Parts: sequence; structure tokens; C-alpha cells
Amino acid sequence: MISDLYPDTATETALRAKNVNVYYGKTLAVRDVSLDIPKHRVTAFIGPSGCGKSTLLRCFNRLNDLIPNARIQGKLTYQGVDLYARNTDPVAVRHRIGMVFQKPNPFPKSIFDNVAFGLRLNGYTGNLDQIVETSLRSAALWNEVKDKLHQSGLSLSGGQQQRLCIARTIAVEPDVILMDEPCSALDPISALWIEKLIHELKQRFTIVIVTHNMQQASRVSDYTAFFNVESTAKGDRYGTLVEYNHTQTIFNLPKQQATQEYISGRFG
Ligand SMILES: Nc1ncnc2c1ncn2[C@@H]1O[C@H](COP(=O)(O)OP(=O)(O)OP(=O)(O)O)[C@@H](O)[C@H]1O
Repeated sequence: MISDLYPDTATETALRAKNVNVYYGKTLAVRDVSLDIPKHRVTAFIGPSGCGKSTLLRCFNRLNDLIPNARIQGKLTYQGVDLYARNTDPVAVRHRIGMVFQKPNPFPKSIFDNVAFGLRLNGYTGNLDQIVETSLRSAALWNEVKDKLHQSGLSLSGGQQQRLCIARTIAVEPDVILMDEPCSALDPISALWIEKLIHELKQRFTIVIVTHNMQQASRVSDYTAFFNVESTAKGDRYGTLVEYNHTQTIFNLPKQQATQEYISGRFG
């Protein structure tokens, strides 16, 4: 599917949101978002707190299904397939579209078992040793852990734990990796490691990253979507997509004043 919702028509679309509203109970949290996420690129979601970046991100792998009062209107597709169709299995969706969270969350298991977890869950019968090694290599962690694969994942540093979580996500071979502020709990050096890793991973995966860090967004992403909080006359607040473009354009020549103010640090 070639996109008409972002400017690079040479790139194929992986994910599409069309007129998406998200409610928590009766409260509108995200209003009328339409955007296409290109394949094998890094797309950053930026914007002030509460503008719905994480809410929208979670729509793409149906994680909002797990929030009892969350309700989604509009259409979300992955390679043209309706993510919310009756016959779409949310477990299969999360298999194709993996997620890395803000706080590294390894299981209280060995490093090896953390990476092998999803494969075992899927009944994988092939060579686990090989996939664990490849996944740890892809997550730039192999050299640091190859001699202690049977130590607990929790014994690693925060930055290593986050790379372990990335290895765990990669092991089941998703197409898309959603990252919700993956560096915000890490020290600056570990954060740079993850950024470097993101550059490498985009050769194989489509990546969407929520970040509060403007420099990070400008360093790692090809496209940037800027969201903002708007309010109704009654004072209800909801998030909207203000501007979506090549990252270079968003940071150097944004079309909207709100984008300009946000990226120059004047609000948010
Ligand atoms: N589980 C939930 N139940 C009710 N309201 C929620 C829930 N999660 C988020 N919200 C509300 O939805 C709105 C958007 O929140 P969301 O976390 O998606 O924004 P965000 O841009 O990711 O914020 P931040 O940058 O602070 O993480 C906020 O008003 C928030 O309070």
C-alpha cells in the first residue's frame, strides 16, 4: 500500500490510522488521528504530556484491549489488514507488532529464558540456542552476556536489561517494534546505546518510538509526528495530531506554530 498520508510516496506503509478516536470511559483522550507509518523507517511520536502518544501507540498492537474502559473508533490497519476486525486475533497482532516499554521489564528468569520465552510460548521446536544468540547479537548484548546466559536477567544493569527486553522482542521475529520511551529510565550512555541499536534495527524492522527527548527524536527518527493537547469550550482536554513530516522538516521548517514552539522548548 502506498501512502497518501505522509510525504514520501516511495516508501510502503506498514501501519495506518484513519480517523482514530480513543476514549477512556466517556473521556475522549485522542481525537481524529490519521497517519501512516512507513515500513523500515523510524517514526517518532513527540508532544507534551497527556497528548495521547502512548495511547495511540498501544492501539497499534491492541494493548489498549487490556485496559477495561478503553474504546477505539476509526480504523487501524497493518499491511492493509484491519487490526480490530472480528477475526483478527490480538495475540497474533502482538506477535507481529512487538512492544518495548519505558521501564525495562525482564522476567525473573535467566537471560537465556528471557529471550527464549516467546518462542517457547509459541511452541517453537527449532534451535533455541541459535535464536537466543542471534537475538542477543542483534540487541548488541551478546558480548556482555555470552558467558552468563544462565544468570538472572534481573542481575543486569538497567541499560543491559532494556537491551535484553529488545532481544526478547526480536526473538519472535516481529515486523514492527513499538517503543514507549525506551530510554527514559536509562543513563545517558545506555540511552545512546539504544539509539545506536535503533539505527541498526530499522534495516529489519519498522520502528515507532514515543519520546520526550527532542534531541533523541531528531537523532533516531526519519519521520516525526507532533501531537498536542487541545481543549473544548467546556475545558475537556484531548490529544490531536498537529503535524507529521520528515524529521528534518519538523525540526528545521515546521509548518505549524505550535510545532515550532514545542521543538524550540517554549512549551511542554
Ligand atoms: N488507563 C487509562 N485510564 C484513563 N485515562 C487514561 C489512561 N491512560 C491514559 N489516560 C489519559 O489519556 C490521556 C493521554 O494519555 P497518554 O498517556 O496516552 O499521553 P502521553 O502523551 O503518552 O503522555 P506522557 O507523555 O505523559 O506519557 C491523558 O489525559 C491520560 O490521563
